[in-house]
Amino acid sequence: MLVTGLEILSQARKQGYGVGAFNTNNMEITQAILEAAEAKRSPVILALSEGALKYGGRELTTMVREAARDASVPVAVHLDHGSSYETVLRALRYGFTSVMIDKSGEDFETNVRETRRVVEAAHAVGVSVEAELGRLAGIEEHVAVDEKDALLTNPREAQVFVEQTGIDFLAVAIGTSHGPYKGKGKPFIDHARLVEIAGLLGDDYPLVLHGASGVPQELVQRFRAAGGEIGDAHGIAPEDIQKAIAEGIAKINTDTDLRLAFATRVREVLNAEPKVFDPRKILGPAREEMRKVVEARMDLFGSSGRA
Ligand SMILES: O=C(CO)COP(=O)(O)O
Ligand SMILES: O=C[C@H](O)COP(=O)(O)O
Ligand SMILES: [Zn+2]
Ligand SMILES: [Zn+2]
Repeated sequence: MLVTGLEILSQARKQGYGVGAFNTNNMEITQAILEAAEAKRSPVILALSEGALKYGGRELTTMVREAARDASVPVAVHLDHGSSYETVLRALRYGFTSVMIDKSGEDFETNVRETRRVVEAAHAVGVSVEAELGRLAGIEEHVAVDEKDALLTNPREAQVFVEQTGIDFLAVAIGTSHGPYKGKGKPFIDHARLVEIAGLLGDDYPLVLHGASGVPQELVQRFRAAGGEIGDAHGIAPEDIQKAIAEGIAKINTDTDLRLAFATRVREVLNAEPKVFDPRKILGPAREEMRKVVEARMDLFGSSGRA
């Protein structure tokens, strides 16, 4: 069933578990996510970036929304990193139930002003809003304190930002970053900062963690073994994810892990079966591989069995 982002996340925050927001770009990814959610009886968020809207167009958004509506578990259809008011309006017209406006690259006042405008439009039609404060930069342990302060979310600013904009959930920068390279070795996650932000915003306020993929080493190795090229890839440790959930994170964004599972399995199938050219025999196994990744994430986040 199609629900708002806030319906899913306020319950998650209150009950102390996390819900995955998984990026989708096509039918197989969408099915992998929803099949996992049904199998695990978990609420889930289907995230579409501007890149996804450009790639898949109206056909993609229609398919995703219909699939979400037909699901037997709560599903929100969410705009990921919307960069403008215009994109948000497009998402509202497409029937999204949650939107993100990301003006974190602008100065604080501009971020507040632009985010506020989106909140007015989205709330008028009952759609939840996420915005971001701080820079999503991979942080290593040895980075100096003032350098960290310049990049990561300032707790006091976070409080003012939420009050002035009226957003429903806030994406925080605490050391994670997008993609498969999240800092050498173990990425530094600023748990103390997260605790402070959550303390100021209150026990019920849902926070969002971007760049949260685990980048499973087993998949990285299989990708390489199948001829893929990837550097020193690292993700966020499962312990850090669970700790962050206990500290106030309710929405956990994952894209890289799905891309890695997809590309690995496609490579393996094509390598093992040079005679195959039926798209279903190539993409079907990739869908299975992604489903397993999503199911493992749902268990890790504690959302399994909550729907
Ligand atoms: O934050 C994300 C999407 O908004 C995805 O993060 P990953 O690159 O870690 O999967
Ligand atoms: O945060 C970014 C997501 O991984 C989506 O990436 P994309 O903009 O390439 O679709
Ligand atoms: Zn390494
Ligand atoms: Zn993101």
